[in-house]
Amino acid sequence: MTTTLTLPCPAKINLFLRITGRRADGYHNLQTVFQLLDYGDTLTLTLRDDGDIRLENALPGVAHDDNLIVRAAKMLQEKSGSTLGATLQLEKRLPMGGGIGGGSSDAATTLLGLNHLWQCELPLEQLAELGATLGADVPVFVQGHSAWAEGVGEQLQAIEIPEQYYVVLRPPCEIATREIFLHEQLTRNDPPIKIAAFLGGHLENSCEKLVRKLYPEVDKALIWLNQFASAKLTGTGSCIFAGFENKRQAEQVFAQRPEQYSGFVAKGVNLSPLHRALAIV
Ligand SMILES: C[C@@](CO)(OP(=O)(O)O)[C@H](O)COP(=O)(O)OP(=O)(O)OC[C@H]1O[C@@H](n2ccc(N)nc2=O)[C@H](O)[C@@H]1O
Ligand SMILES: Nc1ncnc2c1ncn2[C@@H]1O[C@H](COP(=O)(O)OP(=O)(O)O)[C@@H](O)[C@H]1O
Repeated sequence: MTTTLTLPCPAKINLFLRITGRRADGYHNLQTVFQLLDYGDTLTLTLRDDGDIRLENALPGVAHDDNLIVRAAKMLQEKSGSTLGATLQLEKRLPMGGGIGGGSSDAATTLLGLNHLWQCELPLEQLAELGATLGADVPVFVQGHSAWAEGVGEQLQAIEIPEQYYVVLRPPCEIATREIFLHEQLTRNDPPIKIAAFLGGHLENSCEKLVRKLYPEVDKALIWLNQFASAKLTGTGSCIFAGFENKRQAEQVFAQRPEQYSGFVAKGVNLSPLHRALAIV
């Protein structure tokens, strides 16, 4: 019986983001394409038979019980009725509040990893539904495929995207998703498009104009990266990205970045590294 698993928690970028309306509960309807990346956090999950859920490394500013990893584990325990517990160790690489889905991906890896360790055998669809209550980005990480998404991001259609290398830069600021969605100047009436428009053309992120205005650091970083390739904001920011045909080109651009930008180079992948590791295809 497996008692320990070490699994990836990949990042995502939004290749574009349109906001097509606002629901009665205040959430926004979106159209986006989630591109999964081969770079992210790493989570080690070890079985405990005393039922405790213990995350060993705290994240700055996040209380133990508020961490999405702990919340996901407790939720699965409750839904599955399992009496088992887990010790969790997180190696955090993804910047927080960057629009690259780190917290959501950590939660998805927790759900899939514990589903396996505890032998709950819940199907991916049910784990995605559970995950959606933790964060709008959790379902795509549970389903494990780059996808066209609608609704609040839970209506997913797996798609194949030509694999490119991305430079992802993190300007020196953190942006709360909530702040952008609550802002009165956010564009909320993008006409809905069909998937063919994405496959055939160049689409924008509807949060970008507002984020550039509110966060001049993001504006500056976009101007810098745009010298090399078309650069965009991911999610509600603060990270930005640009795609390149090969790894060498991406690494050359990344190496020239001004020192105030952290970030990474990653390959866009259609199948999640998590699903590859668990051999769920
Ligand atoms: C818009 C995206 C695109 O990937 O942005 P990023 O967070 O990745 O930047 C995500 O769907 C975000 O997902 P996530 O970060 O999990 O958001 P949540 O925690 O569910 O929501 C945070 C807050 O943002 C607002 N919110 C979020 C998603 C949405 N479709 N409409 C909203 O209005 C709500 O006010 C909510 O309270
Ligand atoms: N495991 C986790 N990793 C990152 N953030 C977490 C985690 N658990 C809770 N959070 C909270 O969720 C917020 C959003 O985190 P994150 O997913 O990194 O950003 P984004 O939604 O912009 O991609 C963080 O600022 C933090 O307060």
